[in-house]
Amino acid sequence: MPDHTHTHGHDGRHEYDYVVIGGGTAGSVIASRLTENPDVTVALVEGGPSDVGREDVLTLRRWMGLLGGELDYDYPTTEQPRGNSHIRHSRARVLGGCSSHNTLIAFKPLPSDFDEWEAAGAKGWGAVPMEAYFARLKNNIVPVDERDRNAIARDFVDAAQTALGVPRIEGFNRGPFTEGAGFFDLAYHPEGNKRSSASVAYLHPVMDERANLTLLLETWAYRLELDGTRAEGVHVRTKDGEEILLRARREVVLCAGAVDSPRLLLHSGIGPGQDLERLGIPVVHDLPGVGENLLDHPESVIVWETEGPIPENSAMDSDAGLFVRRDPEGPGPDLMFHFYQIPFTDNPERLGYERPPHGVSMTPNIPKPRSRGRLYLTSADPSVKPALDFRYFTDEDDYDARTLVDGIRIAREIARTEPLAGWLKREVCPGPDVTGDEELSEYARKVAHTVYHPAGTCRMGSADDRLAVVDPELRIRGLDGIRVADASVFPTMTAVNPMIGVLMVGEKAADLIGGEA
Ligand SMILES: Cc1cc2nc3c(=O)[nH]c(=O)nc-3n(C[C@H](O)[C@H](O)[C@H](O)COP(=O)(O)OP(=O)(O)OC[C@H]3O[C@@H](n4cnc5c(N)ncnc54)[C@H](O)[C@@H]3O)c2cc1C
Repeated sequence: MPDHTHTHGHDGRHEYDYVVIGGGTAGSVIASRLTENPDVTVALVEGGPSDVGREDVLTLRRWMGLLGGELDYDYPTTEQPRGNSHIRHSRARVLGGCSSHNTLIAFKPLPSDFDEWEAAGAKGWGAVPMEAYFARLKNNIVPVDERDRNAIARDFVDAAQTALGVPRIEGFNRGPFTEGAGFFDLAYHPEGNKRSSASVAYLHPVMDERANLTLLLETWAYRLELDGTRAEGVHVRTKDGEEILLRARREVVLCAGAVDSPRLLLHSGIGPGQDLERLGIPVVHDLPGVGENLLDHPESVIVWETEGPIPENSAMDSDAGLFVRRDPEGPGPDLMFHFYQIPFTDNPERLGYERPPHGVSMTPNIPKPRSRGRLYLTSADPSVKPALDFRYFTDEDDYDARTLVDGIRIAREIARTEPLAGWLKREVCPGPDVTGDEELSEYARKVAHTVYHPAGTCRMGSADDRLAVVDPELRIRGLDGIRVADASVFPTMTAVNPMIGVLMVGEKAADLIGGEA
């Protein structure tokens, strides 16, 4: 691979047309698309190393081995009085970002998700215009391959269908759905179980060839450079500790994800003025919404011991799932389950439960959670991790907690139904004696985990929305020459897993930027 890391402008300055901060899920798409035009130069700043040749990253089924390791920023949450304070938010530090260590479950957001964005002020982001961006995606999105379909996961799908009367879905992206059970679509190459991440699909084919694309790996962006209201570039620290200013002739595109995009803005003096002043950070632009609207998909877990070991084959150990619509008037599903072919007891163990030698789990989650959290700084030192207060289970009507209680009850119905029932020896946690609403809620919240979907912290919205951070063209309100494009711009949470939505944000951002240029 040629060394891309020391390309300077012809006058010796580090100057490019575009500086993209974060070579993750959205950033990979944008850098790749912008450099299709050979006259455009792009610097892509990525905090982590390349994923090229790294089997630990590129092999999908090894995803769990990456959690908490050297490629994980591993963000803690603040104390969660109503939930689980021990959750660690994994965020990838490697080219491709979270698409290089996630499970690559691939759902086009539902029409109701995009229409909700449009209604929330994201003009032009409705389901109909967004369709074109799904069609453009370069990732290999395919249903879980036959060889990876584990017998117990097949039986889960059958049992869910029988117990609940929901349809079986073969190809969740073929059309909109409100309920159904089936194997997921994944962004992977079944042959060899290889990822089709944002970096594999968008950067690997071009990164050695495009002279106009400069990759700065293991390079950390710590402060934006502004001249008045115009973003001029970004200050970065390279792997060797060198501090340089990368200048953007046209635009800075911030793609550091739902945690690190607001974090960088706050450290650059862009955010709620009073908070910044309190920390001694000079306020450059008072923008109260930065870090607000922290969204996630919380989930709980119910675990069974199986009669014996289950077959080995799988794409990534959570290949099938279920969507339920409890509210028949609702626009889409309001309860989702992943089915794990492993006993996922990490959180229950803290309450004294034991991990069975072999088992399975169902993880009910809340597609449209109502609790809203907040990300904020606790120090002016850019190396201190920001505080993530998800305020899990704090919504007024207790909708979020009730959803998980419903989830546990529905999971038990499925477990009682053949052909799944015959596999299961006993319910390990919460255990068959835990049946009342209060007890179930307490259990569900204390073992709650995250589906790892933080979003919304630089939300897109209309001009009269005080807490909107970017406009529908993704430009930071009140500034020039800078956009945000990643999961942080989601106005609301998608009912489905968000990665494809993030890739589509990347495609649309490239379109908006290219169109303007
Ligand atoms: C374990 C796990 C499993 C998941 N499973 C799924 C799934 O199956 N399906 C699904 O739809 N979604 C899944 N998700 C969520 C999905 O992966 C994310 O929502 C999505 O990838 C986020 O994309 P992004 O572009 O916003 O951020 P990221 O992909 O996180 O990209 C941000 C990039 O910016 C870099 N960066 C950050 N700050 C700086 C800085 N200051 N300087 C330089 N570089 C910086 C990071 O290194 C990273 O590469 C999962 C997430 C995790 C963590």
